Amino acid sequence: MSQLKQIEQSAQHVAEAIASVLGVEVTIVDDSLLRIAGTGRYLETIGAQLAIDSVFAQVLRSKRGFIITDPGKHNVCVTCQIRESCPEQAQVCCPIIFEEAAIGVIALIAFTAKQRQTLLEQQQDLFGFIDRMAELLASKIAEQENLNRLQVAKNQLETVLNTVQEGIIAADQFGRIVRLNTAAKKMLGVSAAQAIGTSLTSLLPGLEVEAVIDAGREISNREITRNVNGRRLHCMVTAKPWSEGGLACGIVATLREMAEVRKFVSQLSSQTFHYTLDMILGDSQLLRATKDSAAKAADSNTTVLIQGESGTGKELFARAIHYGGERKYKPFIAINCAAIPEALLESELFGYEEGAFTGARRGGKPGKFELADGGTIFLDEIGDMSLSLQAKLLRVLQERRIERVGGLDGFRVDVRIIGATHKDIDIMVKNGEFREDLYYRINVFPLYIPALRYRQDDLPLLIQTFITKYASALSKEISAIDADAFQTLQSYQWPGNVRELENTIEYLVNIETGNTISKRSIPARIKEKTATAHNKLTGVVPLAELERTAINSALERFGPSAEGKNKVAQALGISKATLYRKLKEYNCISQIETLSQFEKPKQ
Ligand SMILES: Nc1ncnc2c1ncn2[C@@H]1O[C@H](COP(=O)(O)OP(=O)(O)OP(=O)(O)O)[C@@H](O)[C@H]1O
Repeated sequence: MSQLKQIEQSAQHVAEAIASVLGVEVTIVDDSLLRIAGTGRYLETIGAQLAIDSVFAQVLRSKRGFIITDPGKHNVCVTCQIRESCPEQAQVCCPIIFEEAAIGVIALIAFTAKQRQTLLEQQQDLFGFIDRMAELLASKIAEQENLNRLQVAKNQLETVLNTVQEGIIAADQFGRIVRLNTAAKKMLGVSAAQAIGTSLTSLLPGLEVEAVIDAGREISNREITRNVNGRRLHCMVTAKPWSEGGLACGIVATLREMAEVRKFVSQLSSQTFHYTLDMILGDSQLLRATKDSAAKAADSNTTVLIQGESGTGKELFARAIHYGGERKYKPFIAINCAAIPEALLESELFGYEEGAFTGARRGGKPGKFELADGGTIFLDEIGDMSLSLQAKLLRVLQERRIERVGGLDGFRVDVRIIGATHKDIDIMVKNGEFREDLYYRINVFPLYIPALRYRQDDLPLLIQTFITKYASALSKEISAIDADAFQTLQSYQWPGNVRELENTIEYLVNIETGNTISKRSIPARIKEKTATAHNKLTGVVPLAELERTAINSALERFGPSAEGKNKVAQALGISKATLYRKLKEYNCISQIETLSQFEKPKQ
């Protein structure tokens, strides 16, 4: 569409105004020789296409105006096909110039002697007048072009605003809503008609709109919870003042649903801390059996209780179970129940409402259960939880609902629970330190992580991996450990398990000056506590040690199946019941439970 066509109404008004003032006919054509406007006998041919040899084509080409006193005889009429029968008596035409291009022609035409006389008598004045009219049309075009550009920018902006996931609301200096995007309408359950004109605080209660507008204070990441048509909206709001020329004009608030924020955080964390069973190092039969059980736990959606000594990798297993299961794209939230003072643990777990206690944050705070919604909560050191909190946890497990501290209504959460402890929870139950009913609820799928001293076959792989890891981190050329040093590490009991081993290797890589870790670098505390040292000291190997070693190697040899265990008992010449008792006695409970958690023999 030509530029003149876009302002055809204005062009027609201009044509009619000129015609009525001067009493001559007026026509306006665009740069494709289409008649855009016309008066008198031209009225009927608006929209008609003019011949390419017409006078107007010459005006467009030359960008010059003409006055034709004798139509048909003027040299611009030479090429015109109708010059012999031309009904015009005189004509004044002028190009319409926009941004240095001729975009049309405006012409005054006389069809009568009187009109001709008017044109000829006033020709000089008319040229100036018609020129100004052409300028007027050009300025209309400029205005239209600006409007078009603004419209395009507005459409683009609206598309962007309506495409973003965040809700965006703009309010004026009185806090009245003037605009909101699609996401905001959806989150707040309102239409534009319902929202526009109402106060921002009616939709976002508790937001200090005045402080933002009057004091120019910015509010960032404020949590707001409210009911929207029976649904619980929990969102994070950021509000900024909006001013023009230093004057406060209003406020722009952005809203993000907490579920989306969490999803984003969980996606980020799953990229950062994504852990799989394959990443847990170790190939001993005991660890393989543990990984097999963990894989079954990952496939199911049940509550898992992981037991094992400190540093055995309980958290790694918890992560691997989460990321190996159907909740892997949802949050994995870990909390160490022993590391948080009892008074704070409840609000950490279940969150609190605004005003729940002195110092409670505005807008309240979600608890770990809420943050883990849809995913998994890892309750590390669950054995350290107080009895009163155990009762509350039991209720969550039974009802699958949580209640924020100071909150009136509870709400549903869908959270998988994985607990872990290094304590003997059976004994705690017997001693009344851990609720029996909670124990049964938590211990649906028990998983025992064997201590490192019972899976010595894993040592070479662990040691080698840690040497490579720390040599690279510390830019050292160390790639191996000599046989003597390895023997020393192998004889050590590793009470701190893999964590202690990893720390020790890091230390050794740090202090070693050669290319291979040697025995002399090993700390005295380890050298002195090796089993060999103990044996050398006393000259005898304790019976219990011999029994433990015999049972462990038989287990390694015959495997974890029921059949394997029969063979272990047979090979050692003891009954199955004795085998189980000894495993427990020698603190081998972890293996036996891991190996047979689904098929415990009747004793
Ligand atoms: N099998 C393994 N492979 C690789 N690294 C391991 C393994 N087991 C444990 N680790 C490492 O040992 C350290 C302790 O692991 P983790 O925190 O999972 O143990 P934990 O049993 O939960 O300990 P705690 O009872 O003290 O909380 C971590 O640095 C972990 O990476």
